[in-house]
Amino acid sequence: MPLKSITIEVSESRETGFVSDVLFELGALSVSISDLYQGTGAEDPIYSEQPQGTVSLSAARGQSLWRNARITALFPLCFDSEALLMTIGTEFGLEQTPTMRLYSEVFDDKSPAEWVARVQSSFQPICLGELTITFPWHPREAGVTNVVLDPGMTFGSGEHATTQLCARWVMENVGKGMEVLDFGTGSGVLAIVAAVMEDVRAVGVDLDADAVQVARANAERNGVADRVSLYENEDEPEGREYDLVVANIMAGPLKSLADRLVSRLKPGGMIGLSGVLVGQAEEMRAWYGERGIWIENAAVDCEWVLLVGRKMGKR
Ligand SMILES: C[S@@+](CC[C@H](N)C(=O)[O-])C[C@H]1O[C@@H](n2cnc3c(N)ncnc32)[C@H](O)[C@@H]1O
Repeated sequence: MPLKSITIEVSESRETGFVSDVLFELGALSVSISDLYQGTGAEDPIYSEQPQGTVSLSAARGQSLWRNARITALFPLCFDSEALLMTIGTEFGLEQTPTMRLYSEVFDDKSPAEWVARVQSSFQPICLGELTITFPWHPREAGVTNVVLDPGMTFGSGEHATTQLCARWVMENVGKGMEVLDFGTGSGVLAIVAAVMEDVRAVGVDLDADAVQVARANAERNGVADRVSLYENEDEPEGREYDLVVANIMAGPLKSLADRLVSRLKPGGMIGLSGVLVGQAEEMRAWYGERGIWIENAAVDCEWVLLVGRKMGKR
């Protein structure tokens, strides 16, 4: 089917989820979001979404993780670009949003499969020192451990700053025989990074059933399915304690999940909390402090923080 794309660039994180919802409601076949935060201008898609029934225009406000984003939506060629651009402009009150730029491009004879190939080709291997995250369509990198990920529709391609902060922390702190919990596992990336680095067992948990499926496929793809167990939230085994807990979820869920996460940590065990903005770090430190976690370190990448804490008490 011939397609046309509509691209919107925004520079305020609160806008991206809303823009994506509007595009689906207007009939977009797919929406991909690229993080432009690094200021490179390079096309770095983080994930693609497909329409999933009715979405609320207001529900996604404020939920985006990206600050400077390029959002590209594909529409059938027969859609009127002018009308679409006008509707999008009206939905956003574009006059009051000078941070947003709109343009449209027609892909004659481009099929959805070609679009997928185009998006995939823009993913680059992610080098994290001794470990590289690659994608199934890339050749393996020589001389390093390769984690091969197909993120599908989930978050966790490895491109986001928070994923990289967490992945590096996991790599530096995981040791032989450890047990790791990756809460909010998405593509399974952090659980898999743990399981391939050392002889460890990892558990990944996500509220999204699709993410759990994708993460299982990724664990198999990396030959660690026997050491990585994946569960939806309600199926997570209770009563287990871990040496290392990592949760890259965002501040709101991290607060509401705090008691659960802390209860999963062995005394003396370490927790890595990310998806936290610099401005939210102090509140998070206090929140977890009240629950017996001593925040002893923090790593920052752009506006994102990884807080590293230790559960008080002897091992
Ligand atoms: C930002 S992504 C992180 C994915 C991956 N761990 C990474 O670092 O790239 C957050 C993930 O947490 C999941 N999530 C959000 N809230 C959750 C909750 N309350 N319980 C479990 N998973 C949750 C989402 O479905 C999503 O897959």
